[in-house]
Amino acid sequence: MSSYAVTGSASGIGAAVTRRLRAAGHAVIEVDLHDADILADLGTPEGPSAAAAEVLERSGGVLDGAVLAAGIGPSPGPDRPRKIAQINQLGTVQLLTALRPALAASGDARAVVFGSNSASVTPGVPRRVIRALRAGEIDRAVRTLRLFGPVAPNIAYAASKIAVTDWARRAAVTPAWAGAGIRLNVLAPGPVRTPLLDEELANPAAARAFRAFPIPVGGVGDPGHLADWVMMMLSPAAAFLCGSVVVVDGGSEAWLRAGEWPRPVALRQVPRYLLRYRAFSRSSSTRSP
Ligand SMILES: NC(=O)c1ccc[n+]([C@@H]2O[C@H](COP(=O)([O-])OP(=O)(O)OC[C@H]3O[C@@H](n4cnc5c(N)ncnc54)[C@H](O)[C@@H]3O)[C@@H](O)[C@H]2O)c1
Repeated sequence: MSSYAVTGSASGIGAAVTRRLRAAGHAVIEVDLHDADILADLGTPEGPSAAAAEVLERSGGVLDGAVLAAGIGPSPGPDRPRKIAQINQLGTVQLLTALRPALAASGDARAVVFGSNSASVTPGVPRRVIRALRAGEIDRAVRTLRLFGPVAPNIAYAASKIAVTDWARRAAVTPAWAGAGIRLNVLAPGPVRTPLLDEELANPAAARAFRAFPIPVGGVGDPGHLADWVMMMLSPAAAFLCGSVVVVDGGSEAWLRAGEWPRPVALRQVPRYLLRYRAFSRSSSTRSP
């Protein structure tokens, strides 16, 4: 029996993951605003550290995995961009960082952070917002987001997912994570039928935009589909998965972004790339593993 912490366990994908883990005989410590072992608001400055302290106590300081599924969507609402950034990015990073020693204590642990395909398919997310979020300067990010008027929550949502994905990829490859036997990866769902999506589509403008959104497989996902991928990312099969973004979205991202990955270069740019490659090879040969 292994021991896991799951945030956002009361609903949608987090609830489906919790059910899968319990059915497989594992111990799960649930963290959510409601209906959970640990009640915590991960969108407040003190919420993540208080929740982490309780998880550490209940787990005895050793965790085999953590699934960070708590999040809110881009629905309209007062101060929504700030809440989106606080919960989806800052709260997630703070909680997972505080749980790192318990994951390291297991010696072979997994962490799954929830991104979104919104991070790669939303046009017009300003670099200035991402930089501010990365630096933890929410006020600065929110000031810029105000320029976007009614779509500010959408831009904030994409920005929060870009920032949390960026953090996870950078952290995943460091000695503190990869070197401590923790495989940290990002799951990036497309539209999945959960209360988060229902709330978003209750907004007529969002529902209109959604009707034009391509989902090549023909419909939205089910929380169980995503839970299956989380189970894979928690399994021994993920021993060689590190800092990856696993996009599970029915083909939307491929439809919108095909041809952009890997980014091809024009022939005249090759000399510049050779120079960079040589510099990279030199620096990697002096870098410790
Ligand atoms: N459903 C989708 O279409 C979709 C698409 C892409 C990414 N995602 C991401 O998947 C994850 C799971 O979303 P879901 O669709 O299952 O949503 P959901 O609304 O069904 O579940 C989210 C859970 O997070 C909890 N939560 C929200 N704010 C919290 C807070 N401040 N503190 C603690 N818990 C809080 C909620 O109470 C809820 O139980 C989220 O990170 C979401 O951004 C969802």
